[in-house]
Amino acid sequence: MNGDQMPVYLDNNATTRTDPSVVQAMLPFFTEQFGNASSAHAFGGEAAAALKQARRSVQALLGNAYDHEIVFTSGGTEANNAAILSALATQDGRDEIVTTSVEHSAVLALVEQLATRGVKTHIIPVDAHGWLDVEAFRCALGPRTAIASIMWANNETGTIFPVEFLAGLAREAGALFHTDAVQAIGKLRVDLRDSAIDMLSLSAHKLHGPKGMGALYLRKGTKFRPLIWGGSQERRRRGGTENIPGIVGLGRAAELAVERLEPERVRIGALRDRLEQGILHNGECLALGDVNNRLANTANIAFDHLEGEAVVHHLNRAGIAVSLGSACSSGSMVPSHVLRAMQVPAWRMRGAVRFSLSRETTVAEVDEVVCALSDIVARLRATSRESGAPPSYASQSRELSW
Ligand SMILES: Cc1ncc(COP(=O)(O)O)c(C=O)c1O
Ligand code: FES
Repeated sequence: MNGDQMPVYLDNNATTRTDPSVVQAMLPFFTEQFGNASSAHAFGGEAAAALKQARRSVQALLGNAYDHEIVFTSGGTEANNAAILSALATQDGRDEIVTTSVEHSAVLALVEQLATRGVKTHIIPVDAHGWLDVEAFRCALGPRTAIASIMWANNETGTIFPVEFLAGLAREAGALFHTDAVQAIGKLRVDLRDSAIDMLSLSAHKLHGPKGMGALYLRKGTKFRPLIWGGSQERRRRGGTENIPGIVGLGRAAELAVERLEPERVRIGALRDRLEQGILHNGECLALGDVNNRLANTANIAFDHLEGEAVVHHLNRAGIAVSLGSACSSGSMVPSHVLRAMQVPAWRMRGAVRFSLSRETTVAEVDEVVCALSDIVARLRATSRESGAPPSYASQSRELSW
């Protein structure tokens, strides 16, 4: 990091900073109010009351769902697993899954695993903008479909899928509809009251809440088979003593999201556009995904002839945190399955970097990133040209002379 400069965090699709007021709300539940919500004494009563309050806050975030429609989980991954496995176990005579090629690994890895056990899976492709092939989705639905699981917004490109419409198609086919809304919740207004969505996954750490905490929305009347068997917590839908501090943290994060979503969406969108235009202004780069239909906080930019890894590395040295494609696959050097599904050519994919903003991002930070990046990109390009060698991470990650 440069001297006394404050770090800039633009990797909010990987995780967000826990809001200080969320931390404050959680703290007493580690100390004085440490009770088990199932206990009959006063300590238990306090925990049970906090649990109820947090559930109400999550309901409000989903457009006033009913309280028994929310099942607290250990995060988005567990909620996705619970939804899909439950549908396969409860939908009599239906044993097929429909999903997309750009889901998070929290869906795709499970679906791949199920495929090895003989479950028929239909993986719907996307086009070059990341837009779903709706006709292929419609055709894949049939009398054997147990569940369609389609993400609301993509973590790498921010592309938004028309889940309400797709849920309607699934319902017509008699299948359950689940959406991984981990990236959408807190960024898009969601109202499930008149929707055909049967199940929805959310994760607290993507909306300034704690990690290891999430929820599954389960429409009233939807048959459910638990993933985690144990005690009678969560109306017997998720065994195990409730993580009261985490649940309280999610509840507070949900309240903040409801308050701040609308004004922040506009402000963040303007900042993202300022960032993107500032970067694109230097030329030889391209914004990936459907730029007219994406989350307001996300920009995925491919730098021609550069290694994304090198750009991320040099930005990190300048105190700026961004990521290469998805945080899940960065480090593994495996090309992003999302960009591959969008048929982004391999040479372009190598230069892709994801910038994701949050309500904490400021104009000064965005301007600092644009400035640092134009320097880094110019120097990396000059180095590549001098060496005449094809770009590689090894050559581009060396010290740049400043
Ligand atoms: C779209 C999407 N789904 C699921 C997850 C997993 O959520 P969690 O980290 O809470 O398990 C993530 C985050 O990594 C995500 O971006
Ligand atoms: S964006 Fe999730 S850990 Fe990957």
